[in-house]
Amino acid sequence: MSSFTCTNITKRYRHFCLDSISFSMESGYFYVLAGVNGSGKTTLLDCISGVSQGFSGETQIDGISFKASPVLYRQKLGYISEKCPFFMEESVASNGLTYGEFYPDWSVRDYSAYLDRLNVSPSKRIYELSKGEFMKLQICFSLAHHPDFLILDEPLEGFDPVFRHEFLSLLGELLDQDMGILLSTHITEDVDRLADYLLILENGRLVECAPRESLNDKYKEYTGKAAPRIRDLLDLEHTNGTRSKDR
Ligand SMILES: Nc1ncnc2c1ncn2[C@@H]1O[C@H](COP(=O)(O)OP(=O)(O)OP(=O)(O)O)[C@@H](O)[C@H]1O
Repeated sequence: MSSFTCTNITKRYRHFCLDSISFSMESGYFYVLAGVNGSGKTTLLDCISGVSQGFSGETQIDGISFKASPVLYRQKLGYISEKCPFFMEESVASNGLTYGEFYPDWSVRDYSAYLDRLNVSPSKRIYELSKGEFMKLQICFSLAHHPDFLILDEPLEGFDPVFRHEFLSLLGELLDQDMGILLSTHITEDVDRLADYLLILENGRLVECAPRESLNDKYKEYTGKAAPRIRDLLDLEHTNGTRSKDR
């Protein structure tokens, strides 16, 4: 089992502050990060994945700190986002070979198998990929280096409904293999039944971080209704400013 912790992650932009975010995750569980546009999901994921460096606070995986050992830290996680750097003019296959060298557990055989499974052509150049194919390529790349945690920023947007279904069953397999998954999304319906833990960001603050079941109970307490969807929980946070600010 692996564990991830982040403590007091703070990042300031001119008009926005990600405000001292702390939470922890364990491998084998599915964490869903939800929040309205501009609430800070990408900013948070960029910080904890080691893409963004100008932040304060601490992130660790199994005691390995990003700030002290960035290379080791990055080897333990896979990050899937719109911004991940690949050589645009190079093919999917050659990007894998180039970047794979940075990961001791990289397997070219697994990379090929995942590309095949997710139907991504190894010979296409990166700039030739659609948005959905680019996300799929990153999933293949990340899984081929066997991370302990997989972090995905809005992956569902680029996927058609058929692949979304297949993607969610792949996530189920990874959870069974004891990988920890943190996924941000607007398309909450797809992950409603799967989320073990729910994190809700509101204007740069983490207003919820709790097992999904306990939020069900809390929602029932506030509204009298049972079994909310994530969308309902988001609406509840968003419309109930007093309760959020009290935290
Ligand atoms: N490079 C930047 N410079 C200045 N402000 C930024 C920068 N990147 C993000 N922001 C601001 O930080 C805030 C949070 O943005 P972020 O992209 O993290 O939100 P989000 O929850 O991921 O939004 P969305 O759901 O629309 O993708 C926004 O107000 C945005 O304008």
